[in-house]
Amino acid sequence: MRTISENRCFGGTQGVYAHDSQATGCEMTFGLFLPEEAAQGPVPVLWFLSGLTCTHENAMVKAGAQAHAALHGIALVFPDTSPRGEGVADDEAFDMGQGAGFYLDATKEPWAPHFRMERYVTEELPKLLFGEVPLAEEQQAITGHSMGGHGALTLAMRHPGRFRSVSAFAPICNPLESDWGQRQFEGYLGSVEAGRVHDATLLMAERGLDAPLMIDTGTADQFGDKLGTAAFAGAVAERRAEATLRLQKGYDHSYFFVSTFMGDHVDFHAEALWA
Ligand SMILES: N[C@@H](CCC(=O)N[C@@H](CS)C(=O)NCC(=O)O)C(=O)O
Repeated sequence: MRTISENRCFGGTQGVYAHDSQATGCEMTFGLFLPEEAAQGPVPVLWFLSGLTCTHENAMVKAGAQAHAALHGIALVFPDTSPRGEGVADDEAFDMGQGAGFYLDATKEPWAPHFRMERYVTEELPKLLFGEVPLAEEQQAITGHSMGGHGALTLAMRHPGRFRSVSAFAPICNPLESDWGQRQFEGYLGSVEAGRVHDATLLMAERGLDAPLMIDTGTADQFGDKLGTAAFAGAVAERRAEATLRLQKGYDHSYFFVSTFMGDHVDFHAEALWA
């Protein structure tokens, strides 16, 4: 793990680090905020998965999460959204290829050699961090924005018992029925059908989620027709699952929306992480 930068931030440290990843076969960069309590021993951790076009940096500098995490003594991890580099496959569209890993392990060429973001986020990066950084493995929570909200919801349901709480900002909830999903499942996995096991609405209907859940989506979200919010809400209601689903009047898809409700989300996770 190589240090790219470290800045003092709300009494703790906001770092950026890089490492060689076996999962993705390239160098990966991530952001890590450690609150000052980490100097005394392991602290709980909230994973933040970002959306289309993002690197590790967007949420780190625009979501305003550090102030809230510092108040609760919680660490934040900001992984990148895909493998990157000259030797890594890409697509001209912003919603496919680099910057658009969709938190799954691709099985089809040309994506399969590098696009293994589920393995990276759920196996390799946790192993690295829990081995080298004072983070409490038993106190993990996950959140994310848009494609990262899809990641938070699906990874939590695909890895039951790992996260004590789950939240999302404007998540892609039903990619099987969306432009943000169909083309990607076809490309990365070979068919839209193969994406069934990565669709939050279907996972909620078939498996459910074993943790408290909170979702915020804006009523003025410019990508609202791609998110599948209603389908997911239906699956939650059908299952009678524990969830807080909020539609925030007038908010769009941007980080102005994310940062507005970040405090609520970190408070929500802190309650579960410190229970
Ligand atoms: N570039 C795309 C939009 C992509 C987009 O809105 N990405 C969101 C996540 S889905 C984001 O977080 N963008 C980076 C940022 O706002 O910093 C477009 O113009 O249609």
